[in-house]
Amino acid sequence: MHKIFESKQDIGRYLGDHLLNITQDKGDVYIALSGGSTPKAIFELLAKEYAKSIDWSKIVFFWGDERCVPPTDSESNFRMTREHLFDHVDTRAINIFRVKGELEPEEAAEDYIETIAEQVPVVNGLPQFDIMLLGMGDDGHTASIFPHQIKLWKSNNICELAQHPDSGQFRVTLTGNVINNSKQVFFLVTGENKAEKVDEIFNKKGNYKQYPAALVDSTKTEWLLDKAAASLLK
Ligand SMILES: O=C(O)[C@H](O)[C@@H](O)[C@H](O)[C@H](O)COP(=O)(O)O
Repeated sequence: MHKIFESKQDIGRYLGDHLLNITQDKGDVYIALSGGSTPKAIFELLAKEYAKSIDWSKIVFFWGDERCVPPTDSESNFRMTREHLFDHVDTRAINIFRVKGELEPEEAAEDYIETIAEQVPVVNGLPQFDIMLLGMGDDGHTASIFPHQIKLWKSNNICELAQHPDSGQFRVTLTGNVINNSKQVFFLVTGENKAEKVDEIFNKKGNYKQYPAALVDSTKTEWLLDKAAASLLK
């Protein structure tokens, strides 16, 4: 299922309303955030328009993937989230579980696996996030599972250590079993450069089988698109 929005801000409002409802309905809400640049404007909207209405202390924050860099690095998804969201809303610091990118990559992955296993409720034998936010690269990757390492999707581990295909940068990423065990997945995809992959995945054409983003369980996924990303859909 997909929805098409005028702007990232409208995507932010849609997500904000969902977070407002779910935090009113249940106890702690376990969320895995996406990284990259798309979430910035969405997190800013949440900070600006939902800081007071959402009980942020009820949300337990994780990331679907993280670059193996210190939390102060400009590449850090944690830093991006802190700057655009956490610094502006009343989260509970003890409810923020970042990948320790300052560790050696293997250690960071092991530490994050242990943290998720300790903190996230288990359903169907796997950690279950209430909400999974995902982005999609213009190569069809999601989280940090890239086409050249698509085999990582099927790993039995909670996380795997991946590498960016161009820079070789190490990243810790959730794997397909955990992503597809989420209660609700939202793909946040905007921009003209994503339109071709969106069209291929939605219409099961071209090389869609090579795209990790195409492996996300569509029965629990809503694609939140802007008009540019949806421009090739009929
Ligand atoms: O760590 C990351 O980079 C992300 O988690 C990654 O999966 C991202 O969502 C896509 O690459 C889209 O990135 P943009 O939003 O920058 O296009």
